[in-house]
Amino acid sequence: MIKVTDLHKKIGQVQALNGLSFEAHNGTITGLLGPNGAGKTTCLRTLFGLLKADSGSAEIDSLNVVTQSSQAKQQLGLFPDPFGLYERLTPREYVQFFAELNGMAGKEAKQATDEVLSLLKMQDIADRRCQGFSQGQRMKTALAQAIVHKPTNIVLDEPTRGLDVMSTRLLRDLLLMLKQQGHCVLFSSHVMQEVAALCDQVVVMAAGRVVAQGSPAELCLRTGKTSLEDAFISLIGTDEGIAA
Ligand SMILES: Nc1ncnc2c1ncn2[C@@H]1O[C@H](COP(=O)(O)OP(=O)(O)OP(=O)(O)O)[C@@H](O)[C@H]1O
Repeated sequence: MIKVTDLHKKIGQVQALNGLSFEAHNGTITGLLGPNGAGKTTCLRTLFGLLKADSGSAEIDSLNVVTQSSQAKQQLGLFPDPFGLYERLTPREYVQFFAELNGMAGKEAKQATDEVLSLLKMQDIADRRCQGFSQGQRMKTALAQAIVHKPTNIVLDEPTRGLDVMSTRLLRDLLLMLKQQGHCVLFSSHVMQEVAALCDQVVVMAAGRVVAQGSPAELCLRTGKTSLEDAFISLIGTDEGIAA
């Protein structure tokens, strides 16, 4: 479970987070939805421990990301940019390296790597170098890296950016599988279709704070709209920075 409480963060002259509070639960896919500049990435960077909030708190499985940073990180999987993989490694080498970085010893890391390669049905590509991989193969390798240490929580910042339709569909299926397994999945997006298709809960953000939270159906009901896109525009009062 991920919980952020009254987060404030000023970057330069910009109040990027301005009292942000929400929870994302296990067995649920939660979407952080907001226009450009709403503060989504700033929120996720704070969760990763890359940014320190000016005030407020962020917790991963009740572990404070600042004061219990290493334990919190054990329970957090970060989905990296699939286009930024180190091309000379094979997925097996890549994933095992990250398992070890996350504190697993040699044998344990090897076993965890075997398990995740099998879970994501990657045996056919496990021992090929990443160079020349298709988008789907890169995406699976990136996801394997994020979940090899079996974190409860998986966080993705605009995960489908740059992916083609097939890879996007594949990622969607994999995130649904992680949800079925009881993980807490949190991702940021401004792509309505993606959020509507995947999310149980949507946290609508604007100007660094939560404007509304609920299931896509609840948000439509609350605003009297028939689509999430119309509900979103009604909630934030502008259609700037959204993608249909
Ligand atoms: N390093 C930085 N320097 C200056 N301003 C920043 C920096 N990082 C973030 N900001 C500002 O903080 C605000 C929130 O940015 P953030 O990247 O969190 O938004 P976002 O919701 O992820 O937007 P997008 O959908 O465009 O990625 C924006 O006004 C942004 O310009």
